[in-house]
Amino acid sequence: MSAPQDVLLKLCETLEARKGADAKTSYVASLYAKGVDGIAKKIGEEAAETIIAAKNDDDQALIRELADLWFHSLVLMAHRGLTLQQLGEELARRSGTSGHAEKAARPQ
Ligand SMILES: N=c1c2ncn([C@@H]3O[C@H](COP(=O)(O)OP(=O)(O)OP(=O)(O)O)[C@@H](O)[C@H]3O)c2ncn1[C@@H]1O[C@H](COP(=O)(O)O)[C@@H](O)[C@H]1O
Repeated sequence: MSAPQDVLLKLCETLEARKGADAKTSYVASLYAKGVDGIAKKIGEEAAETIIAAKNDDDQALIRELADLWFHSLVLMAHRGLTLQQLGEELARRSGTSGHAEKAARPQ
């Protein structure tokens, strides 16, 4: 079984590679073709499905919905030219600070 970070890195490589793919054969390419609005709509749907799953006891169902949510979020990042490196840097910047202090330091 691959380490989670390796799975994420490989998926991000695949998402980059799909930028020139045919929307008829690639789900990711079909999302890119829908643009930010279409991808964001899927993220909204997956977020709602995650909330519903969180209120039930089926852990595997919750994992599946979270995976859908993370996947579509990574598609949005790739579409906008953002990288896992940038996401990691933002989370690392917050590491070790209290969540309340992090919120207070955010640009308004
Ligand atoms: N990880 C995923 C992944 N997770 C979820 N999905 C798709 O996300 C969709 C989830 O949407 P829903 O649950 O709403 O299901 P749906 O009703 O079928 O979706 P819609 O038709 O309404 O969009 C499904 O179509 C899933 O197949 C994914 N599609 C692709 N990947 C990865 O992306 C790679 C590239 O995919 P292609 O671009 O299709 O080659 C794949 O090899 C995988 O590694």
